[in-house]
Amino acid sequence: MWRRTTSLSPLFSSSKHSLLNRTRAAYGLRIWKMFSSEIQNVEEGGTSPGRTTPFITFVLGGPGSGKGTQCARIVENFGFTHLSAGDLLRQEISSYSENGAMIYNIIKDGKIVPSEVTVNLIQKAIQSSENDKFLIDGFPRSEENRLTYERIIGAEPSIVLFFDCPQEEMVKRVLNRGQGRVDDNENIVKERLKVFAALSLPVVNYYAKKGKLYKIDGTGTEDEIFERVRPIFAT
Ligand SMILES: Nc1ncnc2c1ncn2[C@@H]1O[C@H](COP(=O)(O)OP(=O)(O)O)[C@@H](O)[C@H]1O
Ligand SMILES: Nc1ccn([C@@H]2O[C@H](COP(=O)(O)OP(=O)(O)O)[C@@H](O)[C@H]2O)c(=O)n1
Ligand SMILES: [Mg+2]
Repeated sequence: MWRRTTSLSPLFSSSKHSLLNRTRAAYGLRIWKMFSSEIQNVEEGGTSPGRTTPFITFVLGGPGSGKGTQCARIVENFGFTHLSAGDLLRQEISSYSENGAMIYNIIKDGKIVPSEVTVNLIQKAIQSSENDKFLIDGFPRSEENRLTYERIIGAEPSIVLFFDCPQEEMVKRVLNRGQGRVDDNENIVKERLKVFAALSLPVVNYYAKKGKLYKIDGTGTEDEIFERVRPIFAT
């Protein structure tokens, strides 16, 4: 049911072109048209001419599964723009925006922020980027997140990565993260793991059924994990 990096589909493994180009070719202008018309509605000024079909990768996995770490490696090696939903929400808190206090209260309890708030932040970040390759990390974290993204932005992700990691390992990593995050403590990590199992795993299953999911073993060193990720993006 899962796609694995070791068993890329023949369509993907036989071509000399990168997955990025192959997927763009497969989805072609259809997605970009949907995507750009949504952006036009919001900007009222249209999209910049000459932009190509965006390649959107959702990056899923429990807290501490290594999403952010591997996204940094993908950015370095393949030129993606990394949009972490959690970072975008934390920026709202630290900039004392209108929704900052509400977001803080939800994050500190390990719950999920109302989808429209998160999707609007993602949409703004995509619009303000010149890039056409995005890693959207920690999103969608629920079916409601996913449906709201589809309603507001409209474009399907090209592929979805899922870092699969045992709970004990995720807990250990989160408690050693050392970034001073309000939600990186034993009680809240337990709550986040529950939220992940109840609300996020259904999203993982949804993309598995659609044939878009790459399940990656999230154990081992950062280098070992990246060598599992690399073939997904490399030529
Ligand atoms: N393979 C790994 N082995 C050990 N520690 C790791 C590994 N990958 C990431 N980490 C560390 O674990 C913590 C959580 O990683 P992070 O990338 O922030 O995960 P996520 O974004 O999924 O919550 C960070 O402190 C990171 O440096
Ligand atoms: N799509 C999202 C992503 C994050 N969040 C909130 O932000 C918190 C931190 O998300 P994160 O992606 O930075 O967390 P990690 O998985 O990286 O540990 C989550 O526990 C949620 O409270 C959310 O509500 N909706
Ligand atoms: Mg993260």
